[in-house]
Amino acid sequence: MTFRTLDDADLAGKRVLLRVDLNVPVENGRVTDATRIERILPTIQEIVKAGGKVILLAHFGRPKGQRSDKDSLKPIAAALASHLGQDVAFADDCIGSAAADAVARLGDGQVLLLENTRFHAGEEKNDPEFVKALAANGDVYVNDAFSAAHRAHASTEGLARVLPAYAGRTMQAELDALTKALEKPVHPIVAVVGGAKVSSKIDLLENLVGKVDALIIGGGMANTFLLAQGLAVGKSLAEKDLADTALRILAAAQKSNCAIVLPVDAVVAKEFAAGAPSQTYGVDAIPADGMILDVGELSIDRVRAVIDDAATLVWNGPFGAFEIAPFDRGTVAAAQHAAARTRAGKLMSVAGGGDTVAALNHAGVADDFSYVSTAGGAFLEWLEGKALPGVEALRKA
Ligand SMILES: Nc1ncnc2c1ncn2[C@@H]1O[C@H](COP(=O)(O)OP(=O)(O)OP(=O)(O)O)[C@@H](O)[C@H]1O
Ligand SMILES: O=C(O)[C@H](O)COP(=O)(O)O
Repeated sequence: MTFRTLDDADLAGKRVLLRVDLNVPVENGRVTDATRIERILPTIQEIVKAGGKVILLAHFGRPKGQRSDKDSLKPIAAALASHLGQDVAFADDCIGSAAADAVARLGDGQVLLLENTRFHAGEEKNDPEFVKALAANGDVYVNDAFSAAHRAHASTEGLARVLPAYAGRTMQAELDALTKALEKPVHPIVAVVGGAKVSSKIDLLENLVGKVDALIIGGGMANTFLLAQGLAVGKSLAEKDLADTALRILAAAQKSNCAIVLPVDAVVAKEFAAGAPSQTYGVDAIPADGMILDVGELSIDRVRAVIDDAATLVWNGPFGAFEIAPFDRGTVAAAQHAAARTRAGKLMSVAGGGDTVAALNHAGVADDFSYVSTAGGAFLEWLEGKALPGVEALRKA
């Protein structure tokens, strides 16, 4: 590990500014998915046990420097306390006297959550004055928010430049899994890239074809590739104007000896609706009034075979409109196959992305993958080969 971790930190009696990602889904004041909360518990508990004072910094939503009740972290403090089994104090500002007073009241081994860092414009600007104001409440800085590490903000990057800085355990686990998967992978390495649109994942596809042995393209984005190859895709989601981009990616893949796996058959319906009548067609025979909503059985078999040959799998994006049955079949079948290979010790599998994690949960196999990242944008940027500012700031000199 080339990053400073908690193993290198002296925590006893220290005020530890711990950056976490509490940007969790909330409906009617209740947290509906606590995965991100659960992931940060080990780091909090380790600092508590070491006798540090835990001062949590986090953002919530995108309030753009404006204070609002809607984006307050206050309800999250209660949710965190119940998962932690320990009181979590709350201060209604992350800088100034409200924060300083709450920190002064904090005993060793106690936990405090400071209000949304994005209530201050200085957060997203990584303003040195704001960094200084945050740093005033800490002796050391720990970053456990990999999923926010693609942002060069005061609490994700700036603080690491002014305080002794360490990766928390979740950050460490993410870096470890992603390094194994893409930087020092065991070949053959296979990537699955699915989801809605090529336009949101061009950089990702371009980076992957240079690194992986096979790239399986699924979801709506496969349609654009089919279209680029001269096939008709009816009313399917596809980006005509990206045909040249798709062809460029195919050419780059050929040059790098990366096999591109596209669907050979597809499940087609006339409307995007649960239970819509559907039929499977070869990709050279998609009806003009039809919409491709999933991959067909032959394609699923090919995907299984490619996964069988892999030692490493990285996955972002579903194979079809998995939220509506029966168009979840391809995604569920591929996920279950990858999970079974992983359980058998034959595959190292890493998945990430908001919808991807939802799809793996839907398939009932999220716990069977070697690692499931809670990151959306940060996971994609890592796969794109971009340096993440929050991670770079933690590297050992
Ligand atoms: N053939 C298709 N036609 C239309 N939509 C599709 C098709 N295949 C997949 N999708 C949609 O793509 C969406 C997921 O794509 P997205 O690229 O957002 O995935 P992700 O990267 O895992 O998620 P996130 O962007 O939240 O991190 C799903 O809502 C799914 O319904
Ligand atoms: O939810 C996320 O992916 C992270 O918390 C980052 O949030 P952001 O996209 O608003 O920076």
